[in-house]
Amino acid sequence: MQSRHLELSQVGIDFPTPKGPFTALTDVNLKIQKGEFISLIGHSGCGKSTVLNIVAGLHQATTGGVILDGAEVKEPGPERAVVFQNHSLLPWLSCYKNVELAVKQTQKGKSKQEIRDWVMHNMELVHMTHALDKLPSEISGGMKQRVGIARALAMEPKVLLMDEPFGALDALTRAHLQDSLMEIHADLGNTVIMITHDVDEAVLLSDRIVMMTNGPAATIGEILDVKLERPRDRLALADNPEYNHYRHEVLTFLYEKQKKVETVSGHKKSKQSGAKKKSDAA
Ligand SMILES: Nc1ncnc2c1ncn2[C@@H]1O[C@H](COP(=O)(O)OP(=O)(O)OP(=O)(O)O)[C@@H](O)[C@H]1O
Repeated sequence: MQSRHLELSQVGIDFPTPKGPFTALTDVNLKIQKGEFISLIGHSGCGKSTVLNIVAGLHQATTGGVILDGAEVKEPGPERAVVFQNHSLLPWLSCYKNVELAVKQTQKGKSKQEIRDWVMHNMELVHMTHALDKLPSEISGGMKQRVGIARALAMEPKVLLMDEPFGALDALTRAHLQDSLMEIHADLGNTVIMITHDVDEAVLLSDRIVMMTNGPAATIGEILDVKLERPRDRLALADNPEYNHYRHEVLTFLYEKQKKVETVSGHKKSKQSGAKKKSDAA
């Protein structure tokens, strides 16, 4: 197994707060191979975004660190593109111009024609060439996410970091985008780290699911290898016992092993998960 592409070693972070330092993460260790698709899952507030932000270079770890292809991550860089839940397109620029700007900023040697071709190629990947001249306000939420993904891909990042990229979308749009993402990942082979609250999404898309313990001082609890063959078809998988086994493993981790613990008046109190179907979302 290659182990030197992306490595998080002993990552921990303390945030300063008025009541003193708050330890959000401790001892997070993870080795990711080139081209792997990793999902991060865990209860709300456990520290998933903090892990992603440390890999993005937006937060500095208090202990340990992140190495990407032999270089320590110290700040944001174009080799680690981030896609957030709510698109962050510039509202005054057309879809085309939003992607073009990222290309111009990150790939300075390209001629005008090369820039145009590259923008078009990435818009084609996400099936958005029909809306090149539209402003973000003129397209749907799913389309905005597609353009956000095109913009991230156009930077040719080594690592694509996605923080609940489909969290704000309806189920059908979400399914379409998951399928697009699987196709793009198969074509390009980028390393992907994606945060999700959706157990089905994690199993469908991932090579490995990294399950985090509850905070404070959250860390990696378990890692599940998802060995389902690719390409994956959501309909065929619905009745696949292996798929349901993986799903069950994640649900067991979240709702049995990591029952949400709340502090009430200073006393820790275990919250029962219940058998609701909504429990499939962490
Ligand atoms: N800048 C900060 N200062 C203080 N505490 C912070 C800061 N950023 C995050 N935290 C705390 O760190 C913990 C982890 O937060 P984080 O946003 O990473 O969780 P998460 O798992 O991504 O949550 P969610 O699933 O709800 O988005 C939380 O308790 C949060 O309140």
